Amino acid sequence: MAQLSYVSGSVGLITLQNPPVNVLSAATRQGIMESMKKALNDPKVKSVVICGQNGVFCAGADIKEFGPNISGPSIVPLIYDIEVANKPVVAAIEGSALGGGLELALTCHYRIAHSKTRLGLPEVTLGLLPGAGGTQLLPRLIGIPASLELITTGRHITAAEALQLGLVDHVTQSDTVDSAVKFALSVEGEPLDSRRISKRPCPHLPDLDAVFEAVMQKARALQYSFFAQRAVGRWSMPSGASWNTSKARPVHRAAVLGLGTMGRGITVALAQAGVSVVAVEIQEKQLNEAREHVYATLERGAQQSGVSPSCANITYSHDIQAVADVDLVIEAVLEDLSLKEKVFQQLSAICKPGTLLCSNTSSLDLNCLASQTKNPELVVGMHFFAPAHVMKLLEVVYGSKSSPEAVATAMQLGKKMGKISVAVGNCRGFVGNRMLKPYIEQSYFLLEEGATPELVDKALEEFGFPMGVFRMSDLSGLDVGWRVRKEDGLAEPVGTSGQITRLRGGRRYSPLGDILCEHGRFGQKTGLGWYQYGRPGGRVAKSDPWVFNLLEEYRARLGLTARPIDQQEVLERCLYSLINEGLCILEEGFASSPEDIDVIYVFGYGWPKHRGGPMFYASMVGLATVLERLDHYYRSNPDVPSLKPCKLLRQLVASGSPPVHKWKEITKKIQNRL
Ligand SMILES: CCCCCCC/C=C/C(=O)SCCNC(=O)CCNC(=O)[C@H](O)C(C)(C)COP(=O)(O)OP(=O)(O)OC[C@H]1O[C@@H](n2cnc3c(N)ncnc32)[C@H](O)[C@@H]1OP(=O)(O)O
Repeated sequence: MAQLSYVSGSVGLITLQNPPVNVLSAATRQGIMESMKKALNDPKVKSVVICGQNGVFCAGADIKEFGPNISGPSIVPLIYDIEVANKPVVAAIEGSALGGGLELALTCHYRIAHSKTRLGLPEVTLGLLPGAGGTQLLPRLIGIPASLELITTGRHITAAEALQLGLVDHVTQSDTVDSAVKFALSVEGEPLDSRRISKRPCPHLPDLDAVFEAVMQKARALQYSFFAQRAVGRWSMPSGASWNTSKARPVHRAAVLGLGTMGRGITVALAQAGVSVVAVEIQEKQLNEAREHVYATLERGAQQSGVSPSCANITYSHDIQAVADVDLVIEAVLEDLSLKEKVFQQLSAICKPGTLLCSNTSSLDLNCLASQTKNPELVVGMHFFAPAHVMKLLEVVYGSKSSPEAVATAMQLGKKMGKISVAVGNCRGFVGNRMLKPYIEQSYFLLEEGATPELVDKALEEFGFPMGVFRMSDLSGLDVGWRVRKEDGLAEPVGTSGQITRLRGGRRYSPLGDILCEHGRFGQKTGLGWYQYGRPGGRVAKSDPWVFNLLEEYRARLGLTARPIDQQEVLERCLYSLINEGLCILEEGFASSPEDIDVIYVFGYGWPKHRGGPMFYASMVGLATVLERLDHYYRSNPDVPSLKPCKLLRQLVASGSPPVHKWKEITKKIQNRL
């Protein structure tokens, strides 16, 4: 389980041999202990290298051994013996160094890592603490704030980040063991005291309380998020109807209409939930492609979870009449109002009485669709997020005539599909996309004023979003928003006159996104967007000098002078305008609670979970601060209405900024007055 060999004359090489990931089983611990003893007692050995077999250092303690009767040597004295060794011990880390594996590396005097290694202390994800020295050694090596973050999140980090933090001494792209052996030879005979991490003083931080408070805030945000996920199930509508007064109908058979990307994902999610599906697509070619795609996705999913695929539940048809006897239809045709209206007329005529008619629209007015049917009370929105079989969020949208029973049925079906469903009102963009609008708008204004896509994205990614706004737009396709802006009469071609106007209907408007689209830059799908991707469909974003030139020319034409913009301003303008829109939504009653908004943002829009969601974050920052900053930005940008603090924000601040769970009382008062 651990083998000692001799290399380069004086190096004792201890190789952990417990495939596949060299966990520290009793036999492995015994093996390390005996090999260390042998190496330290052998006068020919002047240094030791510890590595793992098959390109993996060590995935930590053997989780299967956890229990009341752990046998074999304890890990703590074992790692102590390594640290006090009087010959340099070098860890040659590749693959993974996790949990006890990283703790083993921390007791070595030097750490050499391959560039592709992942390191971390994931014990928290198993309900444990890094009990083999991690909590003591890591802060002494990389400081308290970074250690707290790694220990409390269990996050795996790359070798590059480990090097930056000082967790490893050197990163190599070549053979790790060779590099470690060479390194060991170079430090033979050198004093080791300074290399023993446990002997170092624990760093003193003047603001230790603030550091711990920040960690506690994260914990509070995660706990809030836990309860918020459950709270959204207790939905209510402005009419007073709610989850506990409305009964869902059973849905045994559902239809999906339109088998593009969304329709396919919804079909997969329904089949996986055990619902029998009629999948309808009028174009024969698209139908065949969809059938293969759905089959492959279900097969892959079944393999991963070790269950049999649910393909037998699905029948395919190119005839809309096939939906005649289903309990519920989810329409997922192109996002075009007149097309969807026609589809709803047809559905209303074809479906058996009582069939629920749902639309997967992300932006169109649900009431317009409902008005095309005989029974508008049976129409609701089921707004899935791509890929629909993966993304957890579902917005269930009620229109002015949707019945509580219809909402209850869609919510229940969402739950059955494993979604976190949130009931929201029918406003433009519903909750999620409506709040995205001012966020994206601000990011464009920041570019006009001197920022770059890189600067804006960096600020947002460091805040915790998996992708900044520009990388996200490139991924989802810039043409989608362009089409909507054209329909709204906002996007006007710049034309040969070169005339650019920044006002539309009295509000500031940035045509930058439209200009990119006019150049055929739709994002990843065309290989060019705010970044360049090498080829259509490419995924790796690289800075594009074309965009920098465009921004410079654009500013020059409009007489705008670029000024330095810092990350704080990016965050305040993008996030506070989004928060303000969320508060407007609450004020207008399109979301019934701040938890609804937070869950939508965490599960549908990549808002970092440890920051709770936009509403929770606002209360953490301080509502008075958010108000003051919005007031400040609105004063200098009076033509940007999304920066004007909404009534609810002012009211909340005037009421002493109560915690999120108390906002409802104030929201209700404002709604009653409206
Ligand atoms: C006895 C007293 C000791 C006290 C020590 C106290 C402090 C230490 C605590 C710990 O170390 S807790 C463990 C911390 N480590 C982890 O949580 C790592 C878990 N593993 C992974 O994240 C991944 O497996 C990996 C290492 C990143 C590799 O991923 P990959 O996708 O390549 O392979 P997998 O399919 O996930 O794993 C292969 C195989 O190995 C089994 N396995 C992985 N890790 C462990 C483990 N720590 N203990 C036991 N078994 C492990 C995994 O189940 C797979 O097995 P099979 O399913 O194929 O049988």
